[in-house]
Amino acid sequence: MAVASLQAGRGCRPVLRACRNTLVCEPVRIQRRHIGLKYLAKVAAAEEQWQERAKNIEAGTAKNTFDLLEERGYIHQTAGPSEQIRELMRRKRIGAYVGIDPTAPSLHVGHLLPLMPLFWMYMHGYGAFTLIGGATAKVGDPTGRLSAREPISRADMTMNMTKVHFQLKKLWMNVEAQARRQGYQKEWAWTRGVKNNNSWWNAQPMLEILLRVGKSMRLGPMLSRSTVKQRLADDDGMSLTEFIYPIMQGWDWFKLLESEKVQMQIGGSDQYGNIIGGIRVVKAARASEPDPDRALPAADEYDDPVGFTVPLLTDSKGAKFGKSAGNAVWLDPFKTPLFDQYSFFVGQPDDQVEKLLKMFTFLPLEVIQKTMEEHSLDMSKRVAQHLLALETMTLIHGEEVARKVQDEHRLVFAKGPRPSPAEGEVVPGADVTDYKAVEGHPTTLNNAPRIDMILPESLVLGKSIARIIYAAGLASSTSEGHRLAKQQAIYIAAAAGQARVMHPSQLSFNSVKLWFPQETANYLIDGNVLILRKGRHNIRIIEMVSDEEYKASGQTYPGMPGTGAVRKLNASLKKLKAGVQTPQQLLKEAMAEDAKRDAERESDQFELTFPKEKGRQQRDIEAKLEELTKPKDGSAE
Ligand SMILES: Nc1ncnc2c1ncn2[C@@H]1O[C@H](COP(=O)(O)OP(=O)(O)OP(=O)(O)O)[C@@H](O)[C@H]1O
Ligand SMILES: N[C@@H](Cc1ccc(O)cc1)C(=O)O
Repeated sequence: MAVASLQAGRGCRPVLRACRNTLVCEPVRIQRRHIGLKYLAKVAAAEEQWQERAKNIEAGTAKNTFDLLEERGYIHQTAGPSEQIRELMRRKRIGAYVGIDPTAPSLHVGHLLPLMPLFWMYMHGYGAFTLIGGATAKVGDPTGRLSAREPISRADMTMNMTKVHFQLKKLWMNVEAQARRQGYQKEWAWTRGVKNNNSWWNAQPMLEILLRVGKSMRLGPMLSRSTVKQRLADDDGMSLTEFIYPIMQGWDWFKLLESEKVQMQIGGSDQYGNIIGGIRVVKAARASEPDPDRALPAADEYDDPVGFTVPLLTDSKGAKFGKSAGNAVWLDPFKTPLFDQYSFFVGQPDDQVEKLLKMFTFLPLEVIQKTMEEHSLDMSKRVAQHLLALETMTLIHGEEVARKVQDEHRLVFAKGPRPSPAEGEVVPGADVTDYKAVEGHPTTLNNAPRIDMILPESLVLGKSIARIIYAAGLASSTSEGHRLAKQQAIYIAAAAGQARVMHPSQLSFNSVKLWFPQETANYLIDGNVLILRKGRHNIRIIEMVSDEEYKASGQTYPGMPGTGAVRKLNASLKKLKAGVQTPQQLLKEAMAEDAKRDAERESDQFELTFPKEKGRQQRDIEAKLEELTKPKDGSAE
């Protein structure tokens, strides 16, 4: 067969069908491009390998990934008979997805629960996708809610999406590291991705969905959902948009099935109804494809969409950890300090820790069992909890940060449990949020500087773009900012009206030019958010606040008038003389300040270079201290 001439145009992707063992064109919506023989050979080899694996599972010499997920406690309820899902996972290299609505600026620990089985599936060769619900978040999932969600401004939504996008990227990067650590060899066919449903919803004619799925969606089952019944009984009722939210979620699934063969959806147990509803939507959409070239008929039950829910992670009172309940443990260290995140895991009760080790870590079950044996010898040492905390923090923030927090924790608790701090007391270790790149190491997503910041209106609207670039930490000086702008090496997200798709990978970015200060205002999203980018991942989300608000925040930015080194030095010396701070504290502060400035001097692609010599402020302070502490008679100590 002249496979080399096959084109992967709209509606054709060559795939070896598992059950029939023939090369067929599966309809997908991808760019027209030539498919080389090499690519086809790789597809065929991957499929052959999968079938080999399927045989081994059948013969009992390899493990079915469904069993692994069950053993680790991820399967709460299945949508579809569990035997069918098990068999499907044996036969086909299906794709799976977890969707998260960016209704907050960070993921939280509860989100890790449905993500963990997805990560495991990736490590076993399945397609794994995390979906940011940029469009669905605008409607708001009504599941389990007594009232509609508060609308989110466009600026907040953009910020949330950008932050969640980078958190997911970071998680995926750490999953790769964990897979390597656990001895999994990455293969060509492993597929993963971060998607945003904005990309189809912003271009989706309503009529198409109404015609394709609206007709088959029966009102009876939709009205019988407990959330709907409850809300309809209430005075406020329920809006049409909220009512059709499950259809939106189902349509997402269909889009992912079309493009990525995503046959499985995973969610928390509150998502069961949406997953069941989604199966109906996918089937209806598939059955109503008007273009015969793209039709995806279900050949047998192994082509049907399936799903499962994970148990809910609850607090000691049984409430779901999440945004709405207000008890979330955020993954963003600026919302929940790293120390507190670590403490959250260390604080888990003894009777839960084994279960949590299985669910939140990639440690083999034998290692968990051994740890539990050691733990039971002296529970007060909390061996299992510390392992849980270290492993989870490694997944979230990378090994280096995780070890650093563990050390801080040990240090603080070395003398017994920490007493509750008095009001205003600064507790060592409790503010371990400001993790930065370490000397000699490149900056990665795990230690990249904080991406969101505030800057005052007088700067954003009144000063040159070069100064804004410097203030945002994307250049080491205004003149470097000027040079970068001249070279068009800095990008700015397009503002309302210009950007149709608000998604980090699809935000419409223009290169910054040396424009007049008043032109910057054209790029403000919702009148107060500016997004700048240098290189591919080095992003700053800048919220413009009034000058008063900025002053009240106590923050400063590079290049801020009146924050020069001499002024700071004098202020420090004043504190020293007044006995408010010790020389050691001042020196530590100065070193931190220098390190911070160094970390801001990033090059294009997360490549930071660290000067070996001491920073200017540190040198100045040291010189002054030496002068002040020098014995007056000149004798040596
Ligand atoms: N505590 C939790 N335990 C298990 N899964 C969770 C938990 N919190 C969220 N999830 C799951 O994560 C996915 C995304 O959840 P979502 O974005 O709705 O977060 P949320 O914090 O539950 O939001 P909200 O409280 O506003 O409903 C869903 O599948 C949801 O069920
Ligand atoms: N409805 C889900 C999020 C989600 C959004 C879109 C999807 O396609 C899937 C899931 C929740 O609120 O938790």
